[in-house]
Amino acid sequence: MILLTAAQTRELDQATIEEQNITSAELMERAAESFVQWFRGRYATASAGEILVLCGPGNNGGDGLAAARLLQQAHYAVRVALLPAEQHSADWRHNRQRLTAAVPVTDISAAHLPHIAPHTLVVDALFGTGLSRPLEGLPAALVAHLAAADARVVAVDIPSGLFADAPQPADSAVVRAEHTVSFGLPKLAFLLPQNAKFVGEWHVGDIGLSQQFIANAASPWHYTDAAAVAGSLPPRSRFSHKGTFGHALLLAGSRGKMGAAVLAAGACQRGGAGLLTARVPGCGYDIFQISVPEAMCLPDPQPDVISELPDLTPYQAVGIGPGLGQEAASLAVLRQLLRDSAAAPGRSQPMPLIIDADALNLLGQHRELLDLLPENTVLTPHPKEFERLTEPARDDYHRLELLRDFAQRHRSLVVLKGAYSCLATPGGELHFNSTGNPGMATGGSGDVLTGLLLALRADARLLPADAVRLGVYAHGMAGDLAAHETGEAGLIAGDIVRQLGPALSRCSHLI
Ligand SMILES: NC(=O)C1=CN([C@@H]2O[C@H](COP(=O)(O)OP(=O)(O)OC[C@H]3O[C@@H](n4cnc5c(N)ncnc54)[C@H](O)[C@@H]3O)[C@@H](O)[C@H]2O)[C@@H](O)CC1
Ligand SMILES: Nc1ncnc2c1ncn2[C@@H]1O[C@H](COP(=O)(O)OP(=O)(O)O)[C@@H](O)[C@H]1O
Ligand SMILES: [K+]
Repeated sequence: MILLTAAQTRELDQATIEEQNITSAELMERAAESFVQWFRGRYATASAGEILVLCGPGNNGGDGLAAARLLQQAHYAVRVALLPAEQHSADWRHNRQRLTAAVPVTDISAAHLPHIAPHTLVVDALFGTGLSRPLEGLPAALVAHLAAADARVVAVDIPSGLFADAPQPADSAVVRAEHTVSFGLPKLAFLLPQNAKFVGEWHVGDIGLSQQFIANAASPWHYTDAAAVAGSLPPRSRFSHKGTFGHALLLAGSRGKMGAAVLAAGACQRGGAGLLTARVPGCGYDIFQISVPEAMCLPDPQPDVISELPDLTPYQAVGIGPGLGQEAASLAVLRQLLRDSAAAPGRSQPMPLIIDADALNLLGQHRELLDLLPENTVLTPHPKEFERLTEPARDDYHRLELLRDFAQRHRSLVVLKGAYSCLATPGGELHFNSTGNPGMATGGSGDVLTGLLLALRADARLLPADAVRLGVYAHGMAGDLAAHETGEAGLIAGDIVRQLGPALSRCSHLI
């Protein structure tokens, strides 16, 4: 699924109106119906209390007026408060006229801010994607009044004051919603941590927007949903054998951090690798062999860290980093790996690499190594690791710019991990992941992702970016399946490993 700018969203509305030969008021009615359908599913009339709908002067306010009418018809107690304006949109005026006297309407002024009792349900229909500058004056005072009242806010389309696709000044007035009910497509702003306190939980209703416009729209932003990964894991042929799916090499672990190697190896096996060999420090040999009997093991001559790179000839992909440590000997291994991978003997393509955790930290300390990264190398930093590779970001939008720029400059596939993990491709696309949950914020979850990506990159049937997008999606889905069983607090990384099989199986059945 693609994500659009605010300007493209307006074009999409217009394209829908023309394509379907409907009026803009009819489209607004669909939006209001979709909002009210969600609202009715969430709040029973008996317990909702009197609902206050705050309406601005544009089409977002028009949505609010139409929603107020529909909520009243659905037997909710509703009142409306209008922000004063010199001009109103045509569809606003249309819906103002359709509002019957059964819904009380008041005008808002600085002297008459609406009374809001604590916990009142408030529908925020002040401003939507037409916001052209940060809120100030009366709208900003109203937002502060709303926050002070401790109301439960449901925002229509987007919390008022929040830009859909760009940062705003740090302390500008933005409504803090518990829920945001949007239309057609999610907005980029919903996916960024800095906006979570405004957006709350978000939902997207289908209002029949032009699929043709969406399919042809140009945007660097994508949202990886089930449809985006459908078909990217080909079925196994009846006559396949273990060589068909590639032989992966994992370099992971150090004294005290063998768990990272075990988790990554387990994930690589569950991810479908034909064969897996792990290079672990000498001290990890027994631990590894007992914990992952399916994998082969090449213990390093050093007891505590990995100090020598094995011959890469037998392998189709290499993963390095989980639990590696940052010793000089391991830095030398990383440097050798980058050199050998770029020009692997007898290969037309460079060796597929997955670089994570301490291997990323080593790259951050020795940035000259970034020039050695083979094309389509996968890097999986969390925000702190990414900062070590680049620079501190001013805000989440700036971080996305840095991410996009980094992936393009180094022709790499970079997964910035977290909620809505974002994959940046060498071509400049950003793919936000839809699966996963806060239960995955637990030590070892990232090691599991590395192992899974290693398996998928070793599988020559998958294109590099498709493999990573699928891996990130399936990892999040496995986390969701695990959380279903254990709850979020009780989830541990090994639970994600165990759910990778079911998650991949679901992905391969998607069409
Ligand atoms: N047919 C359509 O176009 C549809 C539009 N929809 C709704 O329409 C919304 C967009 O409507 P509009 O484009 O009218 O825009 P808005 O309703 O977001 O706001 C536009 C109005 O606010 C004023 N304004 C902008 N920034 C301001 C600020 N900082 N301080 C004070 N005033 C400010 C503008 O001058 C204009 O009068 C969407 O978010 C969605 O809720 C939905 O009904 C779906 C269909
Ligand atoms: N709130 C969240 N929602 C979705 N996924 C999350 C969330 N928190 C963490 N994750 C996922 O869990 C993994 C954590 O990786 P990482 O930070 O490297 O942890 P570790 O180093 O402990 O393994 C990432 O894939 C990340 O996307
Ligand atoms: K709004």
